[in-house]
Amino acid sequence: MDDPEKKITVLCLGPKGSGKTTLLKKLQEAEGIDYTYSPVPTIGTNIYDVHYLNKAGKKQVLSIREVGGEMAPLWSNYFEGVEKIIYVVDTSNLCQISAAAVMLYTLLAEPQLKKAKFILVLSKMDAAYRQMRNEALLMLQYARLSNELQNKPTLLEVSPLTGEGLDTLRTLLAETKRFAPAVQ
Ligand SMILES: Nc1nc2c(ncn2[C@@H]2O[C@H](COP(=O)(O)OP(=O)(O)OP(=O)(O)O)[C@@H](O)[C@H]2O)c(=O)[nH]1
Ligand SMILES: [Mg+2]
Repeated sequence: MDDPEKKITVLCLGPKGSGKTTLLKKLQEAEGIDYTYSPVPTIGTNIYDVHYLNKAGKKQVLSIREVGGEMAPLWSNYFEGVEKIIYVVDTSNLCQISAAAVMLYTLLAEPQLKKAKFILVLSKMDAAYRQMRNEALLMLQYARLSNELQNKPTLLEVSPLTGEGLDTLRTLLAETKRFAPAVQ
């Protein structure tokens, strides 16, 4: 459930249908994410609690807020105190990528997010889409972003369906400074 009082420092953003809910559910280790899984578009926001072990081997929980692509005009309402942005782009949807790029540039230029770390996730990296990777990066002008930005996004290729990239994403998220209290 979405609790407005809860301090969430990680946001998951990206265009409609780019795969945010599927990715976060898989990170949450929900059962039943397979090729038959078909989530509904997120209306508003959802919070996902992701568990992991910290360096001392203690169980920690990190809350991540997904704001649906449909809500893009309202994303800025959630920027306060945010330390990390997981920005999800659907590699299989080249038609959507230019729009996704413009939304990403707007976020990167946002003063409230100056100190935020960006993780640029190329989603749906299942075999059929993998060949689009380079075109996707070209359309996102990733090389230019990497050269010109101080807070350049960390690039990550994931597929919730095959599990690719999930451990790396978990590690990147575990580096977040402000954690929710440890759970037993
Ligand atoms: N092949 C494949 N399809 C995926 C993958 N991840 C998500 N999908 C499909 O993409 C569609 C949209 O996924 P969602 O996770 O709902 O996308 P979203 O980014 O949460 O969308 P909004 O909530 O509308 O912003 C669904 O039909 C998913 O099954 C993936 O890794 N591989
Ligand atoms: Mg969603």
